[in-house]
Amino acid sequence: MGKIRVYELSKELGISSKDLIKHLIDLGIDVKNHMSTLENTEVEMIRDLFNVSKQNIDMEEDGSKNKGHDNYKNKLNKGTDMKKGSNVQKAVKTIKIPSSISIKELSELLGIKVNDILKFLLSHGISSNINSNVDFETATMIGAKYNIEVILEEQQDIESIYLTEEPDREDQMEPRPPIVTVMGHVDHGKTTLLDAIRKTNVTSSEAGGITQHIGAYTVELNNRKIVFIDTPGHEAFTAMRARGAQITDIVILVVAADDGVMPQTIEAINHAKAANVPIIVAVNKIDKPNANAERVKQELSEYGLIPEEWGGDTIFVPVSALRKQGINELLEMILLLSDLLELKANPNKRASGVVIESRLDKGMGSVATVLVQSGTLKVGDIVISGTSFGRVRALIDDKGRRVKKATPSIPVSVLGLSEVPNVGDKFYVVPDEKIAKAISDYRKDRLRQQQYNNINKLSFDQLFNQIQEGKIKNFNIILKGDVQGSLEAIKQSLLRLSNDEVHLNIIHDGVGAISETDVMLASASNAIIIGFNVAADAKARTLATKEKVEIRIYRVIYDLLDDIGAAIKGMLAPKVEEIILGRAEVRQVFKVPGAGMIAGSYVLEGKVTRNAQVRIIRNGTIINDDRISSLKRFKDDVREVAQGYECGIGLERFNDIKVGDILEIYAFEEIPR
Ligand SMILES: Nc1nc2c(ncn2[C@@H]2O[C@H](COP(=O)(O)OP(=O)(O)OP(=O)(O)O)[C@@H](O)[C@H]2O)c(=O)[nH]1
Repeated sequence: MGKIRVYELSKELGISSKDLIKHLIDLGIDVKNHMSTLENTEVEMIRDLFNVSKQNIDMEEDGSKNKGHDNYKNKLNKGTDMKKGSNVQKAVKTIKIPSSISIKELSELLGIKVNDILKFLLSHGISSNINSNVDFETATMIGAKYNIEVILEEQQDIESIYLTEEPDREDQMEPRPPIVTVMGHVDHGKTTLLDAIRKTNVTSSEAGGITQHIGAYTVELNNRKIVFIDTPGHEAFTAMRARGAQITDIVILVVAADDGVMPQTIEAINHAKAANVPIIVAVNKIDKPNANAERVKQELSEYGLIPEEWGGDTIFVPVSALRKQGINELLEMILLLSDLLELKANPNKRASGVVIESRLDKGMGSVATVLVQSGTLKVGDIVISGTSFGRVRALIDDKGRRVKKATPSIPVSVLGLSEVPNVGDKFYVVPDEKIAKAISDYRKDRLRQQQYNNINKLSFDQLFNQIQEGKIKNFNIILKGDVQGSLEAIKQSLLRLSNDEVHLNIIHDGVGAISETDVMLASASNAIIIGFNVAADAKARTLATKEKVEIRIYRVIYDLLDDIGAAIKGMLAPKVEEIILGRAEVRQVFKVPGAGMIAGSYVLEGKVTRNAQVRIIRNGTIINDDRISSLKRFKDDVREVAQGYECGIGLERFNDIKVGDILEIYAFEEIPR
């Protein structure tokens, strides 16, 4: 008799291939998928095992004709019925378990010997060992046998248990320094201003300290601290926000008095507004003979930044970064505004905050600059950020000095983490290293899972669905166009599309190609990017894929308005849906001159068609996405190959195909709404 495949045996036993594979792995038999072949001895062993359960159950059920797994299921169901039935004995006790539990733990909770549980399971066709996990349903059945009620404990993951911050009481809150980001058009003097601030306000106690670039620095005025993020521009600001970290309290908008409002000035205003962060305007270069501060005020008022003397509430401070004039006035205004904002935090608890810069240092290992948002970070604390964790070996401040602790808003570099954490990730202090490691493991698993599921951000379709369900009231758009004229026309028409239920917001618009900054802003604001006669540059496209931001390019205004209008009205044009056509397994790889690598494959299910899309899956992970460029049966080109046949598949770009890879063939289909 020839070898038998997993799926064949699973049919014979009446259980799913998946369940059979689980049993086989429990038994220590190495199988990869439902196509794997089994040795005769292995097949006999499994058949035996299932006969045990079959006989047992047949006896109990008076010769019922059901086979293996059905009996198992029936038996399980019978267990439930017994429990629910009227003549059931009252449960002797109740235990709480998680959704999956090891047999060892279950035996302890139930007070039943491990061996008894294993026997019980085996009699139901489940081979297991002391470390195997059983699901909730199975645990309930085991409990039922011993008259013990098993209930599900509240679902709580390790993150929510350890990283949820309890709200602070008002009396625990203390004032904290403001965190400031400087933005503005290129060459308007951001860097010069940051330098001037840094140099003018070094306190005497700090003199002598060598300033270090750690991503942020602290200055003092009237014994009060102000923290500046020292990467100027809105890119860092928005990148941070895209990761869910909003750390900036106040934006300083630098506008050169001799140049006035320029495209990046507007961009910066939009970014700050999208983040709801108040702006102080620093009118720079007032030393220049052609400086015209009034013109700057005039121009900015068109963007809603109206100076106080004109009845508005925006603070304008004239400065010369080059000559270090007006710096103290600017700092005073920052303090004034932060008093109004009542910036506070509780310093007396375990610290949490955000990573603002990170690097790998040859000597020191992972170096991460963090801003403490609440609590106090101390040397010796156990920190977790993303999947990186460790004991804080040292804290270094912006003057290069080792410090013992960092209070709210204060930037410090942290030494001692296992990996380099991501900028924008939150960090938390946890009670001990075991917990940090467990959270890190949990996150690594989740990342792998997410990679596999390829979770999407809001796509146009999802957005549409959510609008329909009434979940979304705001439709955020970033609009880029080739010329100002058409941009204005589109903007006006788009804004007219808003209705009572859905409000359309153009959070940013501008002339020029779609850039990385646009994608970041879109990601941070859950917006969709619309390009009119402009494309996205390569970097922006890569980032958009990574951040799952949708970019839509139009060449005809009507099409653009039609689509958006339809989305808002809830009548979107045909929906494009992905359909899986089939799966093939690569059995052999050969090189064909002129045609590249050809994957000799066996069609496991469905069919393979020429020109279809294909995902290359290796060990359960999608490693690439490509298109079929050639499809052959022996020497002939064919249009499609059906299940059970072998074929040669050539791919358009991917060149690293390996034996054992699974090719998932799919296509897009238009589904009318
Ligand atoms: N006259 C005058 N020149 C200034 C002043 N502030 C900056 N500059 C000059 O303007 C130029 C640009 O200044 P930066 O500080 O590099 O401008 P930036 O906004 O940081 O520019 P990017 O980093 O390129 O975006 C430099 O040549 C500065 O010396 C000022 O107050 N007065």
